Amino acid sequence: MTDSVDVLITAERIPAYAHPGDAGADLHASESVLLEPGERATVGTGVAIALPDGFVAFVVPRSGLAFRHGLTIVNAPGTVDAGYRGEIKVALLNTDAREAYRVEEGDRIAQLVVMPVSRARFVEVEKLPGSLRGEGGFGSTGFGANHQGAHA
Ligand SMILES: O=c1ccn([C@H]2C[C@H](O)[C@@H](COP(=O)(O)OP(=O)(O)OP(=O)(O)O)O2)c(=O)[nH]1
Ligand SMILES: [Mg+2]
Repeated sequence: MTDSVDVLITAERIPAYAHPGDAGADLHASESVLLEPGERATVGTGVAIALPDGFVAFVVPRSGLAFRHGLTIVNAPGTVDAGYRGEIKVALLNTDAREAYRVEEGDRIAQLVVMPVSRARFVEVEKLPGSLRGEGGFGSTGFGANHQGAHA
């Protein structure tokens, strides 16, 4: 790892990176919750942080829980603002149509990715500068192996 940033924290369990080089530090559930098929619940982590100005933390799903159990985060990526001092919570959603999923206290339910972030100065203009993409979006380049756009 090249860079690190100090993040002040109060926590029942301090989030930890599983390996050197990992982008996400795992967040643990501070409570047990049963999620029925299709149900969502906001789950506590017992973690509160003070990010330095110019940083953001994203609460993102763990892929193992997603692949194996269909467990995701409704608002992924959840945005933790630098000024937020409350408990970080995870809005879990059980997307599985048949199986309930039980979160036990202490389980690693999500991961926290800390990143530098720019604040935009929104500069209002009459007309935006042109670009190759222009207004094309929402599948404008097609979905097959070949590029189907106007600039192919
Ligand atoms: O997954 C999340 C997302 C957000 N938050 C906390 C930190 C964040 O700083 C605050 C507000 O989040 P956001 O701005 O996404 O929600 P909002 O609906 O816009 O609320 P607000 O009006 O308080 O900004 O809630 C979490 O604990 N977990
Ligand atoms: Mg907000």
